[in-house]
Order: sequence, then C-alpha cells, then structure tokens
Amino acid sequence: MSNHLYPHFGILLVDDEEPFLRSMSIALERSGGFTHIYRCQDSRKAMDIIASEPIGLVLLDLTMPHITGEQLLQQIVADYPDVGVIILSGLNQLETAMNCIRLGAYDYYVKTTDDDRLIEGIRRAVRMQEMRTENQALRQRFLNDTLEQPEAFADIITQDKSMRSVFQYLESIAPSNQPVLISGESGVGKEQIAHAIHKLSRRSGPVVCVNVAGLDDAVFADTLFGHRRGAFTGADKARAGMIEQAAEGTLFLDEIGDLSPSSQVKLLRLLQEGEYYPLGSDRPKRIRARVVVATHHNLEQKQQSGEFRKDLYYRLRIHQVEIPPLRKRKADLGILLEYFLSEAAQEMGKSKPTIPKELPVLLENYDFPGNIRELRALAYDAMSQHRSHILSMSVFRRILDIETPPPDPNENLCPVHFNDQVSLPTLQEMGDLLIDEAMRRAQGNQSLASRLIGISQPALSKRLKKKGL
Ligand SMILES: Nc1ncnc2c1ncn2[C@@H]1O[C@H](COP(=O)(O)OP(=O)(O)OP(=O)(O)O)[C@@H](O)[C@H]1O
Repeated sequence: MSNHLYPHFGILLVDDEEPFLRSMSIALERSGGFTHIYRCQDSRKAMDIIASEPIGLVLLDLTMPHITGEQLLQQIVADYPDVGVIILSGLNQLETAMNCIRLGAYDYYVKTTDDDRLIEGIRRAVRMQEMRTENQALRQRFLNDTLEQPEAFADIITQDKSMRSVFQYLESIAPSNQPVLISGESGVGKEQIAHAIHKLSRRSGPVVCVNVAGLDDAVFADTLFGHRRGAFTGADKARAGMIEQAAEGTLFLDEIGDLSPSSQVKLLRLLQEGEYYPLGSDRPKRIRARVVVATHHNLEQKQQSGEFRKDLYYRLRIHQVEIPPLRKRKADLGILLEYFLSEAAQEMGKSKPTIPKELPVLLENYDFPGNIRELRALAYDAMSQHRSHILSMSVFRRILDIETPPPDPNENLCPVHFNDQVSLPTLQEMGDLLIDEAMRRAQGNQSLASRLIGISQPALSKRLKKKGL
C-alpha cells in the first residue's frame, strides 16, 4: 500500500451500511488510487469528522437514521462551502437528484452505477477540489510574494522575477498527484525544475529520469513497465520498470515531445487508468509515482500538426510551466557567471578570477541559444585557460565572432523600418545613428560596440572622434 496519501485532502464516506463503506473504500483505493479515506457509519458524527480532519470531499448516502443525507448536505454547504459533496444514493429518483444538486451537491450517483463511471466522477470532483486549493494557494503566494519552501530551489541560481513566479506556481501545485509539463528551450534548467518539483512534493521515493527521445515502442514499454521472466526471448529474469523504481517518488520523462505515436498511446493509458501491465503479465500494477515530463518542443504546435496526441497533451498540461530562456533573464547573467566561475575554480583548484568590466556587457548582447548550459560551458572553458588575476576575455569574444550567423542574403530581414512619409537619412547620418545605438548597447565599451556593427575598434574610435565624442 502507498504511504503517500492521495489526494492531499481526505475523502469522507458517510453511509449507515458497514458493508457498503468497506466495499466502497476498497474500490476507491484499487480502481481510483485514492488512499486518503475516512469512513463514517453514524451520520451524527460526520460534522465532527469534517471539523477535525482535512476533509475536502464527502461521498454521502441519503437514506440514513438520525440525520438524513439531505440535512447533512445542507449543513456541509452552509458551514464548509469549500468541501465538495457527491451523493451516492440507493434512490434512482430524478427529483431527489435535482434537489440535491440545487442544495449544492457536486454530483449524484445511484449506488448501482458501474464502478468505472463512479470512479471517473470522483476523479473529476477530486481534480476540481485540487484546482480550488491550488488557486487559493497561488493567490496567497502572489499576494504576499512568498515562498514556503525556498530550500527546494536552492540549486537554481536566479534573481529573475519570472522564475520566482514559476517557483510560486510550483509550490501551489506541489501536493497534487497530477502530471506536470515543463517546457522551455534546451539548457534552460528543466531537469533542475523537475528535481525541485520532487523536493516540494515531499515524497519519500527517488526521482527516476528517463530520456524517451529515440526509444522505440518496445524499448519504451520495457523501460517503463518492466517485464516478467520469460516475457520475451532473452528475458531470463523478471525486471522492474522505471515506474516501479520511482515508487513513492517522481518519474521524470525528458524529451516527451519526441515520443513515438504508439508510445504516446501507452503513456496516455497509464495516466488515465493509473495502471500498467509489465510485459508478459496479465495482472495490472498501480503507478505510485508522480509523473513529470519535459520538452523543448512547442507541444501546442505539435498537437495542432497531428504529431502529438491531443488527448495526451491535454492530460499533460493540467499543470504546465514554461521556463524562460536565458536571453530573457538578463538579471541572471551576472550571478550565474559568478556562480559557474566559482564552481569551476573550486573544481580546478584555482583561485576565482576578477571578472573584466566589459564581460557582462558582452554577454548581455549575446542570445545564448544553448542557454544556461552554454554559459556554464563557457565559464568552465575560460577557467581552464585562466592563468593570471583577471579573467581572459578570449573565450567569450569567440562566441560573438563565431556564433553570430552571417546575414542570409535570401532573407528579407530589415531590422530598421523606414517611414514612407519621411525622407531617408543620408549614409553619414545613418552611420552616426548606428554608432550611437551600438555604444548604447555596449554601455560605452568601444571594443564591444565595434564588434556589434562589424568594424574595427580603431575605425570606431576614429568616427567617434570625428563626431566629437
Ligand atoms: N538556474 C540555474 N542555476 C544553476 N545551474 C543551472 C541553472 N539552470 C540550469 N543550470 C545548469 O545548466 C545545465 C543544463 O540544465 P538542465 O539539464 O536542467 O537543462 P534542460 O532544460 O533540462 O536541458 P535539455 O532540454 O537539453 O534537457 C545543468 O548543468 C544545470 O545544472
């Protein structure tokens, strides 16, 4: 049995028939994966349980001695409007059902409803309750601008405001069991975010990472689900899959946008049913890990073009975070550079160098297609070549020279727009404007400004002198 209570709030079953209470809790646990269940056979005690336990959803019988279900429903709605109520009644009467919904019940089921439909309805209600608490938590964090567990983000170096919002959002969805989709360009730190999500969830198990790009369907199934002995030729031993290894923890599936269509079906079924079959086994196992996925692709676009299943996309994006690229987190450049230089210096047994003044300016004008991974590699490269007091700029200068692609003559990309109504500036005036802009972007650094506009530094210096600067 799982030691992680799900959902994070309790589900209270109120019914005067003990056998029904028992069979219902077994169905909730086995088919629904719900483990946070309270039972109440005496309707007079139901309100006390709601007062003393963290109840979020009540499954309520109608015909009970002492206090009827309808009376209890009214009390719950009046005293605990945030607690959801589903009626589970032996009465198949439209009028009663309508009345209960009017009084504030979330849904109404007849006890003879088949288990699958009932469990699906309860899942929907749990999801609604989760969203309600997530919204409340998120609003609270935004209003107070607080983080409750900053230690979960200790490895993520940032002072960017949008990253702080990402952290606040992640805290608010931490108790949920639903999948999380992390998107963002390569190297922005998606895997680090997955680890932070795991820490926030306070799950006792490990984080198990699987890169699913390029796995064919059979390998994907075997990797995730494992197999029984003799499941296929060569399977001489049973092997637990990654889902099993991540029990009570987090299963992190990286590069989910590259998953093959047949594996997408398998993942969808796993998320929908919460169950899977190890290869060669006809007994389903219940997943006891939270699933976190990441991609550098735009899944919305992939879904529209038919490359990614729409139903899987909607399942995955219940909780979604987009990690901004480094070029949009300029405030992070300086602290990340300092951090990586110190880290590299320590690893290489060197003393940390002084950073030349022009370096931050140079970096601010670079796009970092490889994001933080690229900055880290540059810092390590520079440290490996570092000898004296001030850090050499040579490694960093290379990126501007090499990485800025030459303009494509076939592409009609004009970075400046001219107004048809106004006469054109002269070549001389245009040159002056360009120099002013380059000097502004380079914060007065002539060597950098000259690189930005593709002339030598002495040539720039000459033109500035001519301009009287
Ligand atoms: N904010 C950060 N602070 C410190 N290190 C970071 C930060 N963000 C990323 N890194 C480092 O940058 C490297 C790339 O990060 P990570 O692997 O998490 O990126 P990713 O988005 O998952 O990349 P990919 O899409 O290629 O899998 C790692 O070495 C990671 O430790």
